Amino acid sequence: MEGVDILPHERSKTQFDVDAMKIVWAGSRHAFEVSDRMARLVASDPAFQKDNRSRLGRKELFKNTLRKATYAWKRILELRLTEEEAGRLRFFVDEPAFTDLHWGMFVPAIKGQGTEEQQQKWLPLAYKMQIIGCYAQTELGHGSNVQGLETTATFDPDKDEFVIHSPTLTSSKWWPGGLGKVSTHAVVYARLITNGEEHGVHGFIVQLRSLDDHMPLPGITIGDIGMKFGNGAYNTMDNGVLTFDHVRIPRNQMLMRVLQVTSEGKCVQSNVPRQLIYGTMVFVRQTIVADASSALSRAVCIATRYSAVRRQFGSQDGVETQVIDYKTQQNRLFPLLASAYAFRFVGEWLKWLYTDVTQRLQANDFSTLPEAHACTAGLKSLTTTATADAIEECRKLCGGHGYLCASGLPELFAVYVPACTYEGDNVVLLLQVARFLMKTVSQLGSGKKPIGTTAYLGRVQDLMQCRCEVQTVGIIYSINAAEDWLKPSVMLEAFEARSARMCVARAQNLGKFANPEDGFAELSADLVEAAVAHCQLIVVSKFLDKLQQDIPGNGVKQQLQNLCYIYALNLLHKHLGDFLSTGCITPKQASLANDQLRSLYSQVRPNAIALVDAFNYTDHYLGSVLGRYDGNVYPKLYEEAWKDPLNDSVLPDGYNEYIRPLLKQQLHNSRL
Ligand SMILES: CCCCCCCC/C=C\CCCCCCC/C=C/C(=O)SCCNC(=O)CCNC(=O)[C@H](O)C(C)(C)COP(=O)(O)OP(=O)(O)OC[C@H]1O[C@@H](n2cnc3c(N)ncnc32)[C@H](O)[C@@H]1OP(=O)(O)O
Ligand SMILES: Cc1cc2nc3c(=O)[nH]c(=O)nc-3n(C[C@H](O)[C@H](O)[C@H](O)COP(=O)(O)OP(=O)(O)OC[C@H]3O[C@@H](n4cnc5c(N)ncnc54)[C@H](O)[C@@H]3O)c2cc1C
Repeated sequence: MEGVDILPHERSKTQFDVDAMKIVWAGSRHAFEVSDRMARLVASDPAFQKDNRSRLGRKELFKNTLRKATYAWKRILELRLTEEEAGRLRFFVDEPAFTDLHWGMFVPAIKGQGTEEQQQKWLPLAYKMQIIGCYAQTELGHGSNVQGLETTATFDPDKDEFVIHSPTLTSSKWWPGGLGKVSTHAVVYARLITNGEEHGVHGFIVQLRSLDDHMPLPGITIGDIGMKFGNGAYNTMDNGVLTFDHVRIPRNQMLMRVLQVTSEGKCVQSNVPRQLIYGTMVFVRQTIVADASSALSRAVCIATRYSAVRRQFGSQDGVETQVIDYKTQQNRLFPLLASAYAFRFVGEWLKWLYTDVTQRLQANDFSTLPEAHACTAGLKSLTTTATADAIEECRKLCGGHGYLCASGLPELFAVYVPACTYEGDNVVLLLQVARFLMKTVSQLGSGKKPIGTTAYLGRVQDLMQCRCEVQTVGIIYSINAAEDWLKPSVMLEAFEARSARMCVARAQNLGKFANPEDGFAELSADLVEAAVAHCQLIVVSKFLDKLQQDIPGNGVKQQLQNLCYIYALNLLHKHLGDFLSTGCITPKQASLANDQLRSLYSQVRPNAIALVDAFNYTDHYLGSVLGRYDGNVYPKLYEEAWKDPLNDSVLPDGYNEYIRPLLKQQLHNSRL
């Protein structure tokens, strides 16, 4: 069968309604229609062409991004796109740009931390892009430790101004995207000092460049921090360095929703918790979780289509085997496909949680903020780590051709992998989750009932009293055959018991230390494992919740069920040590789980291509010869190779200089 015939043949085997699945994936019919329209708009406009990025030098690459970002803005205005449409357009343009930080961090920082008056002044300018902003928090010396930032904002009551200053080299702002060459303004995070007293880190709106000629204002030094990992990739972004030499700004440019500074330099705390200063990060972490499913599904789409097209080794009748039919390939690929769906649904739920906490904050209800922080931090960490690893696994699943830029995977990996670091290093974020869990466990004895995602810890109090004895758990009696693993309550109980027991065991170990902080530091590696277990439980439980909803479309729910159990059973297999050592399941039950997993792979196999088609990605967005919708891989790969600049001439530059003399010399030597 020719390459172009394989995928249509695969599609003919589909056992569910792909169009209905597209709507489930998008979130709603409306979201699907918006997304589909924007994807086509971008794909059909030559201005958004992106297939030459890996061949461009830094300056060309950056200028190209400026052109695309400003053109996208022009189209947004011309077509009067809604915020939702504009967001999707930016998504399909698929090129990191200063606009991400302007809309994704600068605007949200002002909205979340500015007073009404400040919002009225700055937001209209930002919305029209009459000013362009970035988020300048991280410094050369400190990123994770926000309280350790060194930039100072000292109040001068005589002039009613703050003096922003970089006292050391390590206080230079370092990393902010959009800062290096574009931003006119920044929300700068600095230590507030009034009347000689320190009041912690706060955000300040600082103008950096002239609105007339774009030159840095007096006292300000700015530049780009240099090339980053991967050729095209994140090098479209001008991550920058910034120092201040006693730069003065008016008092009303400190973002004062959390704390007000009066003209006398007195600090007045509002009723809003201090942690709201970190609110922009919570917002962005939530968007990063939703984005993880996009990056992961893109890599999985490429690897799945290519695995169906690619044949390796013969069978008896002479037709070689499609590599997707190898159980080892399925065991590596299908859990990633399942993760893409799992992250989609947990991303939807997190968006709901974020909206809920935002509404509560507006009504002065701060009770769910710690949980929102723990969920956004933990899920950001879990999903980005898994996605970065998965993109690399997809490259390997595509064999040698996966290493070619034409596969789209090297660039995707290079653009994606910093997500494990920005918006909080993934380990640092898991430690935040661990703190939250340990606090929750320590309060169990006082009768405080945990709620939301930690409610299960309340249900295991008995378990703690019984020292986690295996007999107390229902699953031990419920799983006697492989199919028993397909009961939602059983699966949930297994993940809850594993996480609860890990948390309780860590809490008990912490209790052995005289100083809890010493204990936390000593046991931090174990604590991170408990945090991972808790976050995996959230993902599994939100996927199971999704299955409880009314899901229209022939066979759609069945496919989602298969994927949900693949996601959960694969985790169970990978973390078997946790499940066995906490006594949640027996070795026999673990073996039954594996049998069930293999059976699910067989059920997914005929639907695999349709399950990735349901992502509805255009070839433009995928940017991969291996992942083409039509499966016409080999002719196009061959064609693509000839586009390389090295093939512009038959003889390479340098032939006369290096190759010819070398060959002549060998000829001369052999004659000797
Ligand atoms: C029209 C066109 C449309 C286009 C649309 C475009 C839209 C684009 C959308 C999005 C694109 C976004 C693109 C993103 C690109 C990435 C850019 C990257 C940016 C960055 O990286 S910004 C810098 C991020 N930095 C960090 O994340 C630093 C990590 N460190 C921290 O967060 C913290 O310091 C900490 C969590 C490690 C805490 O450290 P510490 O222990 O010192 O904590 P304290 O400050 O003492 O506080 C302790 C106390 O507070 C609680 N806490 C901590 N953080 C939070 C929080 N965020 N929220 C609520 N509560 C928090 C913590 O749990 C403690 O509580 P308890 O005292 O224990 O109760
Ligand atoms: C592409 C990119 C874009 C960025 N954009 C922005 C931006 O727009 N604005 C902005 O302000 N910042 C930005 N950043 C900075 C980013 O937020 C920080 O790099 C990030 O928060 C990590 O901090 P760090 O670099 O200080 O890492 P470090 O904290 O120095 O981490 C180094 C290592 O130490 C470990 N570690 C640190 N603390 C602990 C601890 N307490 N316990 C155990 N291990 C620990 C970490 O796990 C890591 O392995 C960006 C970064 C990147 C890569």
